[in-house]
Amino acid sequence: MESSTKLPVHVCHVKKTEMVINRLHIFLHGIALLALFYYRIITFSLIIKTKETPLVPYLIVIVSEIVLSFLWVMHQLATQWRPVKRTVYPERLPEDDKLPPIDVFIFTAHPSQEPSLQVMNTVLSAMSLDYPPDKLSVYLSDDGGSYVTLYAVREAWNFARLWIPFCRKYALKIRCPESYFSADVESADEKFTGCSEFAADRKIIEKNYAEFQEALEKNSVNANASYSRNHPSRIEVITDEDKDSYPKEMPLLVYVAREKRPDHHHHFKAGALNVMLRVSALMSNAPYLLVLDCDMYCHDPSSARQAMCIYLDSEISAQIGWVQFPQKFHNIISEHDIYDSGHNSDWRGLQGVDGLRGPMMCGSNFFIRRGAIYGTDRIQKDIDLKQLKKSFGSSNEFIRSIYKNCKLQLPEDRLNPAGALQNELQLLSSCTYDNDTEWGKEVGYLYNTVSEDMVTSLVLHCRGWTSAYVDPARPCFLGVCPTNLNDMLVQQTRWALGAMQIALSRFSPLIYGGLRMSILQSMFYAQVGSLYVVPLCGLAVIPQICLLYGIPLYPKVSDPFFLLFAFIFISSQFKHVQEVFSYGDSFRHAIIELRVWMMRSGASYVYAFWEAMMEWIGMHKTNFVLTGKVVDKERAKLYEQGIYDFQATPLLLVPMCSLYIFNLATFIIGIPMIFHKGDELLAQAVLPFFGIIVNYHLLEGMVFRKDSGRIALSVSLLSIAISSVIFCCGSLLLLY
Ligand SMILES: O=c1ccn([C@@H]2O[C@H](COP(=O)(O)OP(=O)(O)O[C@H]3O[C@H](CO)[C@@H](O)[C@H](O)[C@H]3O)[C@@H](O)[C@H]2O)c(=O)[nH]1
Ligand SMILES: [Mn+2]
Repeated sequence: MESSTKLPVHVCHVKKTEMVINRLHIFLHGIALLALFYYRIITFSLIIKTKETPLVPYLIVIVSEIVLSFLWVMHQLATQWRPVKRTVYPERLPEDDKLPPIDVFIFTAHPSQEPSLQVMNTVLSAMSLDYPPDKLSVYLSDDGGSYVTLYAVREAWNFARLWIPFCRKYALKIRCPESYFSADVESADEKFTGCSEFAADRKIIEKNYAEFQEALEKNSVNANASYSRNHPSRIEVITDEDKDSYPKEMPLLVYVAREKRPDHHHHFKAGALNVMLRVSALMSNAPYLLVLDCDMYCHDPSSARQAMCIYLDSEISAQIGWVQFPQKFHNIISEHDIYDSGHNSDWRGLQGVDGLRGPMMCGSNFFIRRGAIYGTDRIQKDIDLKQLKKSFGSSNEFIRSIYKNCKLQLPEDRLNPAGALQNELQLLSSCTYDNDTEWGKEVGYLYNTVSEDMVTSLVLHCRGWTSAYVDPARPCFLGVCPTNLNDMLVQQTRWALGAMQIALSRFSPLIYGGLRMSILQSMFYAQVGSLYVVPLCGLAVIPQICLLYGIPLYPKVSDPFFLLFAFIFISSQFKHVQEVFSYGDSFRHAIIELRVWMMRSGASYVYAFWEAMMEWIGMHKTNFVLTGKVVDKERAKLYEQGIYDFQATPLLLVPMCSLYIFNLATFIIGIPMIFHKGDELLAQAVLPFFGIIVNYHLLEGMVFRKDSGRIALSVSLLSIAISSVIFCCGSLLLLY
C-alpha cells in the first residue's frame, strides 16, 4: 500500500516524434506561405500597373489564400504544437470511501426522434458504472416532457434492480444491456464460459431484458404525440412502491422535465443543463458531474475512476475544470466510414490541444467540476445575499447548496419530494428562473449559441481552468453518429453555425480569448469552419472561370514560384496523410476526410455562414435540429456497402452538385486552352481536376448510379442551371 500510494495515478507524455515533425512542418510551410504572399504583393502591384489581368478575380484569390492560411495557422498551432498522451492508473486510486460523489446528467429531447430504448440503455449503463452506488446519482433530463419517457425510466429502474447486481456480481465489462446481449458472448464474459450459475443468471436477465424491451416498444407507439412544448416541470425520484427506503446497491435515479412554455426561449441543451445543475444541487449536490447525451452509453464502467485519476492527481488537481473522453461510435464501420462521422480529425486535434491548456468540452462524455461551472471561485468572500441572488437567482436553498461546499447533506424527503423541497425544485426548474440573473451569461452553461459546449469551454479556459483529454484503448463511451449524408450535413451545419455565432459574439475567440488565455489556446477556438466558404469561391470558382478565358492567376510552370505553389499544395496533403496515419487510420480514410471536408464546405458551411449572418443582422432565429438517431434499414444497407446515400434534402445537395458540375464543365471545356497555354494555366487546371477526382462519387451519384440512393434527376438539372448562373456571374467579375 505504502509503495502504491507513491506511484502516480496519472502520467502525461509528450509525443516527441510527432511534435518534431509537426513543428518542422509548421516552420517550412509557414515560410512557404510568407513567400506566397510576397509573390502575391509583387504581382498584384504589377497588375495594377499593367492592367493585364482583371483585378477583382485576382483579389478574390488573394483573399481566399489569406483566409485559408489563417485557418491553417489556427489549426496547426493549436492542435499540432504539443501533442500529448495521458495514461491513468485507476487501480492506484484511494479506497472507495475516499472517492468523491458524482452526478450523471443524461439529456433527451424528443421521444420519437430519440427512441426510449436507446435512452434507457444509456441510463442503465450510467447506473451500473463501477463506482460506489451511494456516491452516484443519475438524472435524466427530458425536454420533451413525455409520459413515454417517464414510463420508460420507471421500467428501466425495475430492470436495473436485476441488472446492476448482475453486472457487479460478475464484474461485467459491458454494462449497456443492449450491447451486452448483442455482443458475442465469448468476448463479453469469456471468464464464465462453462459456469452454470452464471448461465442461469444470464438467462433470467436476458428474459427480463426482452420483456423490458417489449414493454418500451408497446409504450412507444404514441411517442410522437407524447412530446410536449407546453408543460409544467416534473421532478420525480424513481423508486418502487416503498418510498421510504432506497435499495443500497442502486444509485439514485431522478427524472427531470423542466417547465416549457411556447412563448419562452428554452436555450436548447444549455437551458436543460442549467436546470439539471440546480435541481441536482438540492438532491445530491455532487462536486463532480458526468454529462452524457442520450445516444452515448458508458461502455467501459471504469470511466469515472479514470476521470478521478486526473482530479485526484495532486500536481494538477487544483486547476482541472473538466476531463473529456472522446466520442466513439458503435454504429460506424471503421473500414469505410464514408461520412467521416467518427470525426477522427477532431479527436486528433484534441490530443494536440491537450498539450496546451486542454481540450474543449465536446457536449458529451466529460466529467466537470461543479464549482467551475458555477464560477464559485470568483465569488468575493464578503459578497451579500442580494448580489448572490442577482447571479444565481432567487432560491435561498440553491445558494445554500453552493456554500455546503458540495457536502452531501441530503434532504430527508428527497426520495419523495414534497412540501418545501418540491416547491423549491419547481422554482429552480421553471422557465422563468433564469430571468434577470447571470444564468447563461456568466453562470452555468452559456446561451445564445447552438454550440453551448464550445462557448462554455472557451469562457472557463479564460477563467484559468485547464482540462484534460483521456483516450484509453478501450473506449469509455460509445454512441450513435450520422451514417447518411443528410444527417451528417445537418449536424455539421449546426456545429459550424455554433462556431460562427461565437465568433460574432462578445466571446469572439481571438479577441476575448486572446486577451485572457494563451494565444495558442485561443487559436483552437478560432477555427471557424464556415469561413471555408471564402476559399471555396477562390479555389473552386474563380480560377476555373479564368481558365476558360485563358487568364492566368498562378505562376507559369517555368517560373520558380510555381515550385512554391506546388510545395504548399503537396506539403499540406502529405501532412494530412501523416496525421491520419499517426492516428492509425488508412490512406483511404485520408481521402474520405478530404472529400467530406469538401462536401461540408459546399453545403453545411455555406448555410451556416448564411444563417449566422442573417441572425447577426437580426433577420433569423436559429433552432437546434436534432441529429437523426432512428436507423432506416434500407439506408443502413447502403452504408454497410460503403455506398453514398444521396437521399438528402435538395437544399444541401444542390450547392455541392452545382460546384461539381461547374468544375467538371470548366475542366472539359478548358482542355483546348490547357493545351494552348499549358505553361501559364497548369496550376488552374490542377484545381478542378483535383476536385473532380476527389469527389468522383458525386459524378457517380448523378450519372452512373441507378439505385434509390442516387442523386435525383431534378437535383442534377437544377445544379446544371445554377452552375450556369455561377459561370455568368463569375464572368461578369472579369470585367473589373
Ligand atoms: O433542446 C434540446 C436539444 C438537444 N438536447 C440533447 O442534446 C443532445 C445532443 O443532441 P444530438 O441531436 O444528439 O446532437 P449531436 O450533433 O449528436 O450532438 C453534438 O453536438 C451538440 C452541440 O451542437 C452537443 O451538445 C452534443 O453533446 C454533441 O454530441 C441529445 O442528447 C439531445 O437530447 C436537449 O436536451 N435539448
Ligand atoms: Mn448525438
